[in-house]
Amino acid sequence: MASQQDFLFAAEESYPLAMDNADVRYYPQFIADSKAWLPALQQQIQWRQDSIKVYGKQQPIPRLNAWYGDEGIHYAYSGLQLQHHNWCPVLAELRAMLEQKLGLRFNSVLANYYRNGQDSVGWHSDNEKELGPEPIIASLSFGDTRRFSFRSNSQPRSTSHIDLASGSLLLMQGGTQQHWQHQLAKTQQVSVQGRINLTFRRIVASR
Ligand SMILES: O=C(O)CCC(=O)C(=O)O
Ligand SMILES: [Fe+2]
Repeated sequence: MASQQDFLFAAEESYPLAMDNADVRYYPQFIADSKAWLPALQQQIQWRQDSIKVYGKQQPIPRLNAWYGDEGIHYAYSGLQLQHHNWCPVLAELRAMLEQKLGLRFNSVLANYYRNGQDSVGWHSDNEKELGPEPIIASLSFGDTRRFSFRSNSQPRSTSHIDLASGSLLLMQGGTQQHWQHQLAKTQQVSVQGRINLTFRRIVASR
């Protein structure tokens, strides 16, 4: 497993995305040898395919996911009451490294597994009230590069795109969730090993 030195973090190795009323920063090479983490992420995370009700009908969501959080933390996502798991070693290790490098605290993570180009996540904001008024979301990517898009709430034609590479960190904070939505669209590109994304979050209010 990777050690602390595997993090290549340095402030100058990141750059901000130019988006009004948002604070989005991209670190292309946050984790060295990132693909070496894939087997542990695939095996230790308790992946499942959830279903959500769309027009009164249960539909499987087009990706696998799993939610991990500290004791006593509750979280609902898109009306889905997520099943809670205790931290597995690989997620605990990545959280500790992130916290140390960023000087921030996270008490939960939503893990997403995009098995191929047909797996996706539609337009949404991570603006659940449990995350507070200005959520801080640290999003780590492993495996296939996939395109992540933003669109402005006030000007939906104002969009911003970024290809999230393996080993990258996308840090979203400030007004990002309040003023913008994001998605990961389907793609025709051939998937090599799938993509695992971890969105570390801080839940400030527990119901
Ligand atoms: O896969 C990604 O990069 C984003 C996932 C996402 O938006 C979420 O979990 O809320
Ligand atoms: Fe999201």
